[in-house]
Amino acid sequence: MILLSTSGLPITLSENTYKLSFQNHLTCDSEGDKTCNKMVSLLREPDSASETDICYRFYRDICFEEDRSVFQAKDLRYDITVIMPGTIKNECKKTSGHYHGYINNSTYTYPEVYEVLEGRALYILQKVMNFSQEEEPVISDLKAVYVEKGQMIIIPPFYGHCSINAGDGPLVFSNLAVVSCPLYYKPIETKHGLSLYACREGNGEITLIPNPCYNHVPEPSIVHPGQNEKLGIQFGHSVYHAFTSFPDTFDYLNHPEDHIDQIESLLASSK
Ligand SMILES: O=P(O)(O)OC[C@H]1O[C@](O)(CO)[C@@H](O)[C@@H]1O
Repeated sequence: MILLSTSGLPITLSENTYKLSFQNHLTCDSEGDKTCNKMVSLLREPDSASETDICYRFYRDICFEEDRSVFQAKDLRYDITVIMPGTIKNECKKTSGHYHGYINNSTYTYPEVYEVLEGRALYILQKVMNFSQEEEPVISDLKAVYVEKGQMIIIPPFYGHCSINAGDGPLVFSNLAVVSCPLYYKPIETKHGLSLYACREGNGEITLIPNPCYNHVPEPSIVHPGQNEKLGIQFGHSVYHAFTSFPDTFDYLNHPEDHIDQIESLLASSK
């Protein structure tokens, strides 16, 4: 058993099954999984997906009973996702990917916080302002963000995103997300995934391959995320505890308008 100490919570990961267990009255409201065959419409080589191989498991609405009212008051939820090690054919296992919908009475869509608890993540982020229209998506920015254990990122408004296991073992990450945020999957399914596929070469290196279903894929910037204490983004500090101790810090998840520059600048540091 591996204790997910980065989370600051009593959660262990089985080294055999990669399932999570919750201790000390920490509760998880629901859990589920997605097998590789359910990913067919999102893969570079769809014919290679198995019905029994799990691609990822998700655990939703994790909290201590005494913290539930804080999450409810802010309409936020803390979830954990475990992406299995390995590839489907040679594509790294990943989540489906989606866009977030518009915030009521706002010209922005919802952001979200991700925190890597174990392993190494690669997040593909593509900015598409016309995601909700049935027309060719126009990608105005493309980022490949490598996030290590203990680090976190904010998905800025308008960025379609998927999470990829870029490490050798399982990838475990948490998200702090707005419960009532609408999710758009269709525009990504129609294009057979986001605009970049992460594939393993024979030497183990990851190569980013453009998805030919998009008309124009901009050159991606390779990004290593930055920190901002005012946004509750401090590497090595648990997001769960940051939120439950200072819930107002994360008000930008429902009202990002005044924080866009700060949010975007966290993803500006390329190497
Ligand atoms: O919804 P997708 O794209 O399959 O991604 C899965 C993960 O994304 C989240 O919805 C967070 O955005 C997690 O709760 C979930 O496990």
